[in-house]
Amino acid sequence: MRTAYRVETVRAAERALLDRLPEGALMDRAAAALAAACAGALRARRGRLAGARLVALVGSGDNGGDALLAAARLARRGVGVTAVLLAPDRAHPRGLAALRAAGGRAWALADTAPGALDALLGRAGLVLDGITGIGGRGGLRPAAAELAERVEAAGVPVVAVDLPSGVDADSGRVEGPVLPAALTVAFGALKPGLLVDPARGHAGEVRLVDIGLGPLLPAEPDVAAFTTAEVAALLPRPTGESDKYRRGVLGVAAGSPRYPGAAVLTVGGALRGGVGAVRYAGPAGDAVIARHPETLVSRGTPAEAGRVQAWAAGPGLGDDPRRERIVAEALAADVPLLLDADALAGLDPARVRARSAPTLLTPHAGEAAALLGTERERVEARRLASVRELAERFGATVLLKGSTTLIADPSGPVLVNETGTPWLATAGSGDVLTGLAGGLLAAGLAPREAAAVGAHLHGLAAREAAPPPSATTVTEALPRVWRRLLA
Ligand SMILES: NC(=O)C1=CN([C@@H]2O[C@H](COP(=O)(O)OP(=O)(O)OC[C@H]3O[C@@H](n4cnc5c(N)ncnc54)[C@H](O)[C@@H]3O)[C@@H](O)[C@H]2O)[C@@H](O)CC1
Ligand SMILES: Nc1ncnc2c1ncn2[C@@H]1O[C@H](COP(=O)(O)OP(=O)(O)O)[C@@H](O)[C@H]1O
Ligand SMILES: [K+]
Repeated sequence: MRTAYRVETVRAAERALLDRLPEGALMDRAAAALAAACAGALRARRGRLAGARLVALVGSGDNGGDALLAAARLARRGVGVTAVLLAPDRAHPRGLAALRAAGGRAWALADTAPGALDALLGRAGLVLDGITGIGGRGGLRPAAAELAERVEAAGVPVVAVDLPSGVDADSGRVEGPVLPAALTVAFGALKPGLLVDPARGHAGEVRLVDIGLGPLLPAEPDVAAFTTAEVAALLPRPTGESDKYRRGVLGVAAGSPRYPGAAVLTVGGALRGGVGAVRYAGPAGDAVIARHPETLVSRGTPAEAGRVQAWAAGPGLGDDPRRERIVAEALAADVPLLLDADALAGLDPARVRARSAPTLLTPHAGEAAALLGTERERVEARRLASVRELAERFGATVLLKGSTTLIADPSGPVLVNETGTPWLATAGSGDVLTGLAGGLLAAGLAPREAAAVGAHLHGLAAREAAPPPSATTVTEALPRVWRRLLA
């Protein structure tokens, strides 16, 4: 598991560690790792360190202290270092002294003419962003925001200290300008904002540095991500005792005369979800059979279909007059249920909470906003809070789709999928995910695992499908992903 912890938790662990270490030792560990990362980036650009130029942006907290101490180490190795101090009287005293002793220069931002700053940035091979870390509050203040904009305009690669300045560590929210990084060197633990958009999109490559915090962090993180090896271990595998019913049968209620393709895509995903069979119930049976002849099709509604181990309902139901009946029957079934797309419209939390078997909801941001009675933009700006709120309100597992896919249960860590790609923003790819995660539910995975494994495989398949992928080629790539993971 990759794990991330909230600021409050990181700070508590840091306090416990600080008590056990000599003064300054923790920051020195952080600065040593940061200097090594910067040295690597500078060498990659110009082959050698001596003569390279680095500009360190230094805020008034310990994030700036890390930047100064790392810059001092680089100055000792022949790098030409200039620190730009946002608040000279509050710059980290030991860091500033170390930089000066190593021959580095320190400029007060307020005393630096814009032209001189631009010239400095124009000569720099790298910028070290130590404006704010986990102590940053709200959007960057005006002087810091203007500095961030100038650095971005100069086009110099940025290494962020702990977090890109301007992002909210706990929520991944971004208000106003941010200094985007090519590399973020995070200390001790990832923070949720490094895994969740929009903040994640500004962090570049994220490198976690061990400063000894691990044993002092609680066992349960706030946000976690399955690795591919963990996903592989969760994949359902048939055994000698298996038959098609024991492997799990998924019922699919999707598609309508207007949207038969949604039925085809959902069944296509389901057939790659590790099930023994897929039962399709609805009006698009002919289209389904034409593409997937192994499907058991019927024209009725869920209550009229045969026995299944799970239902997936919603994609492409459109304005089918039977939509409400289909959703009501799926909700009444005593098996795990995935609801997506048109099955989410007007969904009553009480009906979901009253179910005897688990429920998995898979909204995109627009559907999540409708369920929460808010705007899509608000959901996209606060993904973590939104997915947690939905899970709590519905007493269900919720997978929130989009640039970062998140999975929440009413309690416990939120799972984030790290395999996603914007190439998935293509019509029908959500239908494939519904079938895939539904199939994993029918095969016996708990909703949280079915959702996380489904999203992981879906992202890998999109990366594997010939660019640009379509929902169909994502489906076709899934067996190759399974094969690699089962090997
Ligand atoms: N606490 C520890 O033991 C360790 C902390 N480390 C570093 O310390 C950082 C946290 O340090 P601090 O708690 O001092 O906090 P920060 O340095 O992240 O930020 C606090 C400072 O930034 C200013 N600030 C806050 N919001 C701002 C905004 N929106 N615009 C402009 N300025 C703003 C504040 O006035 C304050 O002086 C971590 O991110 C990490 O880099 C590391 O050295 C590892 C060890
Ligand atoms: N910008 C993006 N980056 C990564 N994945 C995305 C992005 N936009 C959409 N996706 C993914 O694409 C899929 C789209 O699903 P959905 O919105 O239901 O579309 P549709 O209804 O057309 O199938 C989801 O898996 C979602 O997470
Ligand atoms: K920073």
